[in-house]
Amino acid sequence: MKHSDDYSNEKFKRRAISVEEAQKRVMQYGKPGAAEFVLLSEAHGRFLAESLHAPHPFPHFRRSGMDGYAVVSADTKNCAEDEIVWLRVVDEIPCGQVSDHIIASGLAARIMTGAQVPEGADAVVMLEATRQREERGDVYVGLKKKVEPGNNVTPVGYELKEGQLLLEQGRQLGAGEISVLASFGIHSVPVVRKPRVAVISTGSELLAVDEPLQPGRIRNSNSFMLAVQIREAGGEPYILDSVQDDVEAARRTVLDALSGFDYVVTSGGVSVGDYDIMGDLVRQEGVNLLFNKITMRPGSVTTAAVIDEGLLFALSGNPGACFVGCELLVRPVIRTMLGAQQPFLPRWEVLLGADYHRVNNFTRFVRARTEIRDGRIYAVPAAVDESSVMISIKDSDCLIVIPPGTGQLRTGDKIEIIKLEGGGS
Ligand SMILES: Nc1nc2c(c(=O)[nH]1)N[C@H]1C(S)=C(S)[C@@H](COP(=O)(O)OP(=O)(O)OC[C@H]3O[C@@H](n4cnc5c(N)ncnc54)[C@H](O)[C@@H]3O)O[C@H]1N2
Ligand code: MOO
Ligand SMILES: [Mg+2]
Repeated sequence: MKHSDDYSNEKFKRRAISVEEAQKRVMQYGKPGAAEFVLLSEAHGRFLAESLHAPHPFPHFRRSGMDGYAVVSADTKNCAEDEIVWLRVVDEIPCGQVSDHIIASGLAARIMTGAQVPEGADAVVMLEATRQREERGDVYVGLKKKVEPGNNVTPVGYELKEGQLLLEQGRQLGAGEISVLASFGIHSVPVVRKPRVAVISTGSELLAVDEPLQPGRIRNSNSFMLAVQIREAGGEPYILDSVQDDVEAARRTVLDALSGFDYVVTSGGVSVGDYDIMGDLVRQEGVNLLFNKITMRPGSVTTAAVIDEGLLFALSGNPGACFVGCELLVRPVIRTMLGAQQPFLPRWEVLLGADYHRVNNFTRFVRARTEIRDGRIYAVPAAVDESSVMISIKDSDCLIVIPPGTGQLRTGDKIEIIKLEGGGS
């Protein structure tokens, strides 16, 4: 095989930019997505497309907080252990029913938790604090303790007044938000359409996951890993067939995908090897290369380009670098398109859980696991975290950010982590 190893050519000369600059460049393409309506039962995890306001107060009636008796609190002002006040019980109010009695002085209504407190009553006394007696067909309730106005009565609008902000645009819908929507009868929910993201692995060595091993070949794990990361970010991943290390075949597949999906994410072939076809592809005519080198490890060769107005993320094939590239670059673009209030993963200041010696001239994102020791959060770096290592990704719930030029770090040193969101156990 003949090589023209001119290391001064474009393939080898790459201008490295910072992670922040790379994020800025790709996020320009995270245009807000269109809205669509989904059923409440399908809304979990989606992002709200518009702010919603309370169509009515909540609760919308005065609600009993106890099983007991609705009373006029003033009637109880002289109550004492040896001074039982007896009130005549005029109604029994189960949940969901409204009494047509007005509770005047001297009267009470038996009432259940969650039922509407009848007019005239301004307090509820719990069942356990009362005694009952019957006299000539009438039922009386006896009270020994003074109650204050409002006791065990939840006022109208206690949780939310009519017109108050329920949920703001860009909010991701979890259990609490879904409960709010249900309570206010919002059964068809305006959410942002999920970005559709094509995932394409490149590499002639790749086997499908159901193929038996062959010498020198490996199964394609990146496509499946990326699909999960994209789904966790809020996107809809589509795993397309892997492509061989053939630049024309890759170009056709990528162009086709760019026309049918919001974003295309590839893995592999971005370094300087003879078969690193994605590196070649983004140097072709008509491609607006956003960057092909970032001052970070892993993933220094992470590349992004715009082709026919479509955004291509060409991530490194090394699983560790592929993972980090997706979290740091693909995720915030997906989240921006979803209108998320915070497109970036949270950064925490924590303590280092073990000595760390590796020094680098690029920012290093070290896979790590958080744990609590004596009430403080530590991040313990993975024992093996080379870019080529796949196995420790599953054991990590954060990335320790080590700025360039940092010397030896010791257990207990203050460090910054990026908290990852997904994960298994
Ligand atoms: N001479 C140099 N060699 C390398 C450099 C360099 O600067 N100069 N950079 C190294 C770094 S850093 C990285 S990271 C890798 C980047 O590699 P590529 O993005 O070109 O990826 P590939 O060559 O296609 O594959 C690398 C590695 O990953 C495995 N792989 C690829 N796809 C998958 C997949 N879908 N699932 C699982 N594993 C996958 C592949 O088999 C290779 O082992 O380059 C270094 N070299
Ligand atoms: O791009 Mo490589 O992952 O820096 O090690
Ligand atoms: Mg390569």
